[in-house]
Amino acid sequence: MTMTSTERTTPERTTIENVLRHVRTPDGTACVADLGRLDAFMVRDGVLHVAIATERSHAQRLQALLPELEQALAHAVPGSTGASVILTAHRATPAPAPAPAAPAPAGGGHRPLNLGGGAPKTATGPLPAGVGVVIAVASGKGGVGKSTTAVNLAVGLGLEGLKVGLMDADVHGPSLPRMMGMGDQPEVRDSRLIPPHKWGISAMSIGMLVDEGKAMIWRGPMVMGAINQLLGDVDWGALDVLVVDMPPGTGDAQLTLAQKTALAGAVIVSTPQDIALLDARRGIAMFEKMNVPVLGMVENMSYFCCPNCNHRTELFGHGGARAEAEKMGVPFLGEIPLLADIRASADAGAPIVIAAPDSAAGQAYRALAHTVAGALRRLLDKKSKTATEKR
Ligand SMILES: Nc1ncnc2c1ncn2[C@@H]1O[C@H](COP(=O)(O)OP(=O)(O)OP(=O)(O)O)[C@@H](O)[C@H]1O
Repeated sequence: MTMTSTERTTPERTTIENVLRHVRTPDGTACVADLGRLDAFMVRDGVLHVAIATERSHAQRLQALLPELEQALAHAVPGSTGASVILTAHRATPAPAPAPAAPAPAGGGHRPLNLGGGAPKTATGPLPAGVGVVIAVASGKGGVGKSTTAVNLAVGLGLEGLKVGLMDADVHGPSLPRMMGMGDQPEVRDSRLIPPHKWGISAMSIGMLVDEGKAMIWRGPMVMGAINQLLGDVDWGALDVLVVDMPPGTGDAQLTLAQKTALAGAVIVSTPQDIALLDARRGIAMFEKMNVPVLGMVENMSYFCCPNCNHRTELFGHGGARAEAEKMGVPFLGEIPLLADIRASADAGAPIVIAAPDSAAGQAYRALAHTVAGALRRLLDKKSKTATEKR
């Protein structure tokens, strides 16, 4: 696999940029290079993946050129026999930022990560217009049930009476379309994506925009381009809360995303095993270093209840997350059982809070949503009081 970023000039970059200069609009007045800039590229499994950064005003014209561009790029660099191009549209002007905890850096630039102590350590970045607060659902490691929790929590918050959006930032494994049963492409209005509505909430995932397999292999700048697009180009409308399903882990993508989204809080999901808890601890430390309050920890796959005899088995041990939460001084938000119905309903596209609200699992997620809704209402109240005082 070859990969390059914006800064480095390589023979491949020069070749690709030449192709961008040759593919032109039907009226011949502009070429791709006039309308956008090569952001990143990589070759994997014989496919050249290219990200082009553009202004939103040019996105539609560029979109129309993509088939021709992909054809022209197919054999452009050694090892490629096909090409796939995505556009990462940037805002012409920064979005209005309704009072994040600290002002965004001048010029809307990238605030350097500050994790080593010293000066300001606050999650900043523009809050999507109309959104009250943004919270993250995160886990230190993959496969612990973070997305399942994010989906059931978001729909549960909707059932609590809040206006909710759910953004799937798990670019490498976007599972939201499947778990929410959403196959539709989002509507585009005035060059902005309108998130589809289902189960009482608005939801948006990179999985609705590109083939799931393609997103899985993106790295670095392409991932950030996709996330920027989800943050900047989606018209969420008026929301009390936007729940972000974070990518698993505590690497650069997570840090940058946490920093870009002006997070008001984070819910950490873990299974009870020591190894998952160790990663969860890293996740908590990451948010704390950025002054993002940890709303609490959820223990998923906490215990198994036999559907036939009701016998309870603690497959992975039990209570580890509660003990860890106590040790780290963060609230413990609840236990979710390991149940085949949770997976089955997620696979069928109807979260268990909808499919079986009165089941043990449905009740566990409703209790979680109730607790988080309480914390969010307090945050929203505080925010509106501060806004009133400022007037
Ligand atoms: N409590 C549960 N009981 C039974 N199955 C569960 C439970 N929680 C999650 N699962 C199942 O485990 C699998 C992984 O869950 P999920 O995709 O939510 O994890 P994740 O942490 O988001 O994973 P990734 O890091 O890969 O995105 C899915 O098939 C899901 O249906």
